[in-house]
Amino acid sequence: MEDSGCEPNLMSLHLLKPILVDCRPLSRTQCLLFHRIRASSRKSSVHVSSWKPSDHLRRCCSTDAFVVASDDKYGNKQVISVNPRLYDYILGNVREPEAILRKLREETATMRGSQMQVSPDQGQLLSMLVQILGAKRCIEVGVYTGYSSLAIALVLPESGCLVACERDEKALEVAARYYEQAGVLHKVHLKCGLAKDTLKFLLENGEASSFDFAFVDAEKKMYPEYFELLLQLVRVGGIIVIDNVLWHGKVADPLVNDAKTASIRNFNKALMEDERVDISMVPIGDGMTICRKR
Ligand SMILES: C[S@@+](CC[C@H](N)C(=O)[O-])C[C@H]1O[C@@H](n2cnc3c(N)ncnc32)[C@H](O)[C@@H]1O
Repeated sequence: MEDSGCEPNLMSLHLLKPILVDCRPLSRTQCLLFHRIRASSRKSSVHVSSWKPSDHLRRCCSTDAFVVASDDKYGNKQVISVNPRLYDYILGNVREPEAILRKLREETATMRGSQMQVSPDQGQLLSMLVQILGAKRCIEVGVYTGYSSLAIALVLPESGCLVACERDEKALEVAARYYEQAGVLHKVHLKCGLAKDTLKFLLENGEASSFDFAFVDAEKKMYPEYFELLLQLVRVGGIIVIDNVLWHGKVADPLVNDAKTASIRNFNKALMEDERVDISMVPIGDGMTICRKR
């Protein structure tokens, strides 16, 4: 068997699969094994583009979907988790219609922090939401090199605008180059600086309730503040999408209590109880919650 960082984890998960599919309570030893596998799989994060399973693994994991729940508690609905092979399939079914998006994704992949950009399936969902809403005025908090903002700008009408908030000047230079190449620079209002200041400025400028759509993908501890400001900026019926709400799965792990995980967990709980919005948490990428202002 080839020595690949991810194989032992997948192999071990495969061994645990019959136990988990049955949804029988795990013994203490099985629980410990499960937590150990999860912890080590976090360390050896699997990058789909570079993931090459050996023939042995192909045979072992020939069932793509890993059923994590199918008992009464879930209405006997079979719920699956995504493994690299299935994710490959999902990506194979993503339309990334504009060659420019792929080009930006590939250039960014060579840069520091490239894991921060949204995945193509997330980009497609954002574009879809903007189109369904018929959005004309959008805000993005956390642009980086511009993948998600480009996906949004490309589907905005010619008269539409996207206020793009980012504090990293160098990353914004890359984004601006791609907006220009894609012919959407005129739609994007670049705001280099702290996002909170930009959002406050928009409110002071009388732009409350004037935006249709917002996407939040920046400093996690600031999520509650971004959300409060955006809720004032977005109109009734408008949408705010929040990224990284599953935080690599850590939010659901009682053994993880670091500050970032705790803040996202608290934010998710607050959203759950927030009657000003309808919500839908979607397990795509690192998890996105779609909020619709009531
Ligand atoms: C996860 S990345 C955004 C990825 C982007 N949505 C994409 O698809 O490529 C987060 C970005 O937020 C920026 N950021 C973090 N805190 C910020 C703040 N307080 N104000 C403005 N930008 C911030 C970081 O510089 C970083 O580029």
